[in-house]
Amino acid sequence: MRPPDDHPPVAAPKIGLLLINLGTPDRPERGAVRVYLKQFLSDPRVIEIPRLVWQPILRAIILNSRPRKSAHAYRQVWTDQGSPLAAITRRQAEALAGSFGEQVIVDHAMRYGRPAIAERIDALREQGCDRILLAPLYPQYCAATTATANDEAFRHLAGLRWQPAVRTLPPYHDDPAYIAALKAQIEEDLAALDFNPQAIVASFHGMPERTLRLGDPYHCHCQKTARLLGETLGRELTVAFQSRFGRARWLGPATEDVLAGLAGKSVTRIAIVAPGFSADCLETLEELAIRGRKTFLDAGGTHFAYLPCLNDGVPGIEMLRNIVGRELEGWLGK
Ligand SMILES: C=CC1=C(C)c2cc3[nH]c(cc4nc(cc5[nH]c(cc1n2)c(C)c5CCC(=O)O)C(CCC(=O)O)=C4C)c(C)c3C=C
Ligand SMILES: [Fe+2]
Ligand SMILES: [Fe+2]
Repeated sequence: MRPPDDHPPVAAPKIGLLLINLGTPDRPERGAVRVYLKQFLSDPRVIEIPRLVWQPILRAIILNSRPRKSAHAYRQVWTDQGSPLAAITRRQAEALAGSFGEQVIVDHAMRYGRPAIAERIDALREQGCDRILLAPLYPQYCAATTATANDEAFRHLAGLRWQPAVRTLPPYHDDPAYIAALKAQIEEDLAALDFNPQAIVASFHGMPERTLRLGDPYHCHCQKTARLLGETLGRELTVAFQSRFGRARWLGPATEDVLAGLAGKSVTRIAIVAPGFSADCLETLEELAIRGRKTFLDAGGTHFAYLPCLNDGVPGIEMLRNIVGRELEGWLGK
């Protein structure tokens, strides 16, 4: 039977790969940072305080003071291509394009700000993707990052008549390909230094400590990454947690305390890495590379090196090809 003449066109089926990262303001200005922070800090996966209690605090206090301070920090790391996180995530998607043949369309989205997850899912659907792999680029699972990215995608899918089949990229904190990529990148960066660090600090984004007791595996994932990375590098890493927010107790030790403490113990030459961030961003370039350096040198350190994230470097892109390729198995060639 012939389809009716007004039947919508049916595109050849494709597979979508959607890289997802956290998101970043459009501009390093107070207004744009306020819009971004309002969306980010209104997410109940990020701030686990009852809405009725949190929203007045957010609107009356946080959004009146933090955007100015954060905009100043963003200005120090902003590039010609925009926010480092946005530029690097875009380049990661560009580097992966074509890696899995013509059948796979690679795109990227941000959980907060732009490009929005819903918009990019629609764009993939319009290009004929009836299968989509959602790939939140967080090696260590955390409800505040991995789960909320997937939630946002599923919320949008809930409104679609014709949903694509969907897979989500599992955490890869202990994946041999990830550990090997970190090792390759770190060894290359260490070899380029003009000093020999006595200690390597592995700094992960912090989380409220209660999330560990509530069953979030994030802390254990970070510890396992650091252990495996230390084993493969042949030297123990000093684990620390950065970016504390608010008054609650956070996972420790805090990176700034570790940096000052090492200098106080006559460790004068250090390197610091941030294995939990798949792309350099405000938290690595400003908090670690600028403020962390100052903390360490002010406390008596003499040599400090911030080693960049995997970003769109060869080891990082090879690793993404590897782990994404594995998740696409059974879909490719269909
Ligand atoms: C309670 C607040 C926050 C939690 C929980 C949190 C978890 C968390 N965040 C990342 C990764 C990133 N966070 C970034 C920025 C950022 N994070 C918070 C707060 C929490 N994060 C704020 C308020 C900000 C904005 C900047 C500021 O005002 O300080 C970024 C960088 C974004 C950028 O634009 O460059 C990343 C990346 C992880 C991995 C995580 C939990 C594991
Ligand atoms: Fe954060
Ligand atoms: Fe743990």
